Amino acid sequence: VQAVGHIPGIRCAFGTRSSLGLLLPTRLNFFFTNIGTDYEWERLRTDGYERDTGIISVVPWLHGTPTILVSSAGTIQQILEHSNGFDKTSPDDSATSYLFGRNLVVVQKEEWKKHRRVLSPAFSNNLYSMVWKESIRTFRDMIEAEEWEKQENVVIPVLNDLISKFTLSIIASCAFDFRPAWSDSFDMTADGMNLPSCFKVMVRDAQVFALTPTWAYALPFKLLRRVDTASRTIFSFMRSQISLRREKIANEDVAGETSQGKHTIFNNIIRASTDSGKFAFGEDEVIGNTFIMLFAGHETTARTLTALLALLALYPDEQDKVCQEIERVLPDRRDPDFEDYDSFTQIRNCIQETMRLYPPVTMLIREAIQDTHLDITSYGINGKGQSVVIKKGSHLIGDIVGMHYNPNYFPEPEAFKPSRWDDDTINKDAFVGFGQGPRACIGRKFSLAEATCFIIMLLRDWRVKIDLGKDETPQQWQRRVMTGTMTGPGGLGPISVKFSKRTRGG
Ligand code: HEM
Repeated sequence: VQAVGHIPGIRCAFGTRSSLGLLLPTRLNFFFTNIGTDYEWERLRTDGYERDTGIISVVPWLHGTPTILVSSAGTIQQILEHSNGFDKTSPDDSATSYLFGRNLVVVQKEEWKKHRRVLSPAFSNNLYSMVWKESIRTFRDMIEAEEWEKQENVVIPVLNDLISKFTLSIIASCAFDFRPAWSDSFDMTADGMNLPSCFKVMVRDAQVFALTPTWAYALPFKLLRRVDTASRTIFSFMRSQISLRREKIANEDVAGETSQGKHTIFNNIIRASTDSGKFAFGEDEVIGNTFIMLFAGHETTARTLTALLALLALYPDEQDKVCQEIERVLPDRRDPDFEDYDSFTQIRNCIQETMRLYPPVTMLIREAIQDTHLDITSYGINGKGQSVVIKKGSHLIGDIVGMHYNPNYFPEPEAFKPSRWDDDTINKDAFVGFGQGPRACIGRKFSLAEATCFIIMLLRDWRVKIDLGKDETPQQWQRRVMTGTMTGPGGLGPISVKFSKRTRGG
């Protein structure tokens, strides 16, 4: 309790990231074992949030690390900006670095600077323009392969799968120059599982994947075996792509061609492995970063697009506004250019509002790397601002769900209201869907360009609808199908939709 500055909160047997605790049910009779992976959502749906303080502690008495959960904008900002006091938790405890290798998302301090320096030159307007073009090309390929043009109505039984395949294609082509035809379905992978289904396992069990420490993979649990098999298949796919790219770069160099100057994500990763000096990547880092770009670069965008289409189907007035914007910016119904991106403010508001309601990443996890003062000013314990000392080694979790549903920041937090983002008085810092501070998302613009372009291409020609259950209201459907929690298929769906061909103004 002292380690978390005596901040009041929950006392249970296991800590928030204790895998022993997560393997047990959250409650055994009246015995509170651990808070569980869906704590934020459950709390929100049952008691409402701890809005008076915006901060609580979770202190385990049997196993785990004392942790504080923060859902106050001012306090989260301090944690995310204060890189001398708080950093990511040790990469040695991370399943991504155990299964695949050290990568930009998990590394700390100087090591992080090296990874960021290698990768960030690739995130430029050249890349976003390529994302835009590839989104149009892949969309057309999809329409043709799925034979949508011949139909007036298209039923998609599991929208989540269609969108994940789309976003995986985009990251594969834009980051890795790997362009399978839509009809190929990435079937070329080993071990009887194709790439999208392996990623599906990793996504469905993302919380396990993120929270399980390395040693636990030796335990005889089916769930961990499944994650292990999926990760091995992805691993062999990446290995083959890496050796192909190495050959290509070597041949281009021999032929005196110019890929050296070409900052693409994959080129930068591979080139760092042939460099010497302090910015060189080891093999472990090549694999780790290849994986994290494939994984973080597609699933988060897929979740956002899936939720957005479901919300636009549930709120037809909002869908109308998006269609009107598309007609206004593209009166001749031409394909959009990347230069048009800034004109689609309605679509961007819709994306932001979707990410507020269904944030693909729900926790921003940090560790106190030394005893550090934390000012709890925004609400303050007992209504007063106050400073507490967080002891070295304690964990801090920026609780994105708690922030995004806090009515002090977002009035009527459960409502889908894209227009709130036009209001200049809103506290925009309370939106942390892409993180904040030096470790904020490097792929933000990548995913916004991709999602915007996909929505324009789709809603220019199609209207999206969902089938409600018998006597079900749209809000009841939303609560039933879009729980947001990590259990089930990632808290969204499976979502079944119907696309109907649009006439102009329809
Ligand atoms: C809607 C889509 C996306 C969401 C919601 C999202 C969310 C986030 C969040 C919340 C963080 C900060 C994590 C933290 O502070 O602990 C982050 C970091 C990161 N994201 Fe994204 N992301 C998205 C798309 C992408 C894409 C498309 C890529 C790559 C192409 C990507 C790559 C990364 C990387 C590498 C980091 C670590 C950055 C660093 O630590 O320097 N993300 N993302």
